Amino acid sequence: MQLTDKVIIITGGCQGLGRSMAEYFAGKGAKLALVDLNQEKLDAAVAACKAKGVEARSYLCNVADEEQVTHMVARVADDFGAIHGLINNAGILRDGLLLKVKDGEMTKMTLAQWQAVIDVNLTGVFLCTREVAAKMVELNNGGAIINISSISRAGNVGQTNYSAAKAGVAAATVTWAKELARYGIRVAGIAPGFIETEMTLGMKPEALEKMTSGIPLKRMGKPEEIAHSAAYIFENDYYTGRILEMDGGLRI
Ligand SMILES: NC(=O)C1=CN([C@@H]2O[C@H](COP(=O)(O)OP(=O)(O)OC[C@H]3O[C@@H](n4cnc5c(N)ncnc54)[C@H](O)[C@@H]3O)[C@@H](O)[C@H]2O)C=CC1
Ligand SMILES: CC(C)c1ccc(C(=O)O)c(O)c1O
Repeated sequence: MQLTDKVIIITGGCQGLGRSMAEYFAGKGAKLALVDLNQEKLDAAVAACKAKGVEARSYLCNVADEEQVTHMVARVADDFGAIHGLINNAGILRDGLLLKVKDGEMTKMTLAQWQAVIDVNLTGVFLCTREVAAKMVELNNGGAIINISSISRAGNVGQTNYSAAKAGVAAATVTWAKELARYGIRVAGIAPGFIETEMTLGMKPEALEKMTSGIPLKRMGKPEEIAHSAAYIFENDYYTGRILEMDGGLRI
């Protein structure tokens, strides 16, 4: 699938990896539907895409809310007349140990901490994929869906909730690739390692050094390298049902 003139929805598209992918795809001539929670940041991301000469629109939508997702997908289809691609990128972190004992006091990961991450990072991916795939079938134009997982899906200390959600996303990716192939829809994933974002760049130099020293390539990934992988998946019509590892060789 060539990206020129294709309509791509990116959730969490107003900052970080989502915005980087939006600008990268705009550079390839794609039309962007950016989904997020902050109108001001969405406006800035849409403007950056338009500056590259493509059509771009913003959609305020909580991906964990079924009604909002259904409404958003219908609006994108009405506004653009087609949907060819979706990147399920929106995600949150609520890290913490399952149990922690300090000075004789025990604290636990709360149910709210668990549920918030499952709602956005797993249920949100389910809802967006279901609605977009249904619309692709209805419009009979096929397409491709990319789910952003994480190397944490293998299990990572302090990330019970996040690891479970990202493992769920990886398993669902394989399931949907098998189920949706008959409709001309490919589904694949990307599992990034540590990527340079505002948050990671804001870390103390010692902590950054400690983190990157364990990565064989001795550096974090760049957002454009994730965008490049997403473009590869869209453009390669034989890629489906697999998770592309983008971690510089790091294994958690
Ligand atoms: N940055 C990294 O090193 C890594 C990131 N990832 C994954 O990549 C994706 C993007 O991460 P970053 O760009 O670093 O994060 P970020 O926090 O910069 O961006 C995430 C975006 O998702 C949006 N969002 C959160 N909840 C939402 C909801 N309920 N509905 C709609 N939008 C929502 C946020 O407003 C934000 O704009 C996430 O899924 C994350 O888990 C995976 C591995 C490594
Ligand atoms: C632990 C993994 C590599 C990780 C690190 C940082 C973020 C982030 O800043 O959003 C992640 O989402 C991760 O999966």
